[in-house]
Amino acid sequence: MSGGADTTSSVTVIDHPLIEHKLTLLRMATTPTGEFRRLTREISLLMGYEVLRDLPLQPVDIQTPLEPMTARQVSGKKLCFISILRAGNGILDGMIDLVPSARIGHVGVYRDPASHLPIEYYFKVPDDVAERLTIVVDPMLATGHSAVAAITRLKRAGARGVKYVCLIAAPEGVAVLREAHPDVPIFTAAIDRALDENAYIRPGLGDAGDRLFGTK
Ligand SMILES: O=P(O)(O)OC[C@H]1O[C@H](OP(=O)(O)OP(=O)(O)O)[C@H](O)[C@@H]1O
Ligand SMILES: O=c1cc[nH]c(=O)[nH]1
Ligand SMILES: [Mg+2]
Repeated sequence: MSGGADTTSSVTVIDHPLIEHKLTLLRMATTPTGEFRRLTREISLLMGYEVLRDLPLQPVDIQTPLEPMTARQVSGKKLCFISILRAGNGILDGMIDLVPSARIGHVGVYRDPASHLPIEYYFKVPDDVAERLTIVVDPMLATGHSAVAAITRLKRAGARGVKYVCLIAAPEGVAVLREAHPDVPIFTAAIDRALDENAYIRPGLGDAGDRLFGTK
């Protein structure tokens, strides 16, 4: 893929050299928790720049030191970030750095270790989610079932303009998400080789939640 973003389908691999460099550090087994969190936030910020490229602007009358003008600014009221807990919170931090006034929602989903199927345990999103551009964030798209379940639930709550952002995707997860929600563009920093027998992404980075929060 050449520089910038390849948008030939609804899957965009954001392949900027800084993102790839930081992702390499993130993948390393020796990267400690604090550094892992910091890198996740930095990568998210860089990815957000591309993901939010078509964010609507609204006019605002301002005064420069020399004269009045009508400039344009982002309205945080039009945007909603949804974190798929827990690991999504690592990406959320970077996105909030970019748009501090955005509204935030949380969908709690974890993978059952045996079946790998998603179990929902929490759901709280802005009442007016239907009127917002909704950016769903989660570092890992493995089987794709967590993302599909979260987005299905969001649509049931009214969400319409949904985008999905992850750091690493498995080809299997991309296929499952595209099949279930063809209207949802996927943004990722990398598409890895495949899933292993435990439905972990290979080569991947391990368990994103455990590495972000130091729980193992
Ligand atoms: O595509 P899938 O096969 O559904 O797997 C991806 C999910 O697995 C991880 O969450 P996990 O279940 O480990 O929960 P956690 O964030 O609380 O650690 C990850 O953050 C995704 O939500
Ligand atoms: O590789 C994987 C797959 C699911 N969840 C993770 O955190 N990592
Ligand atoms: Mg986990």
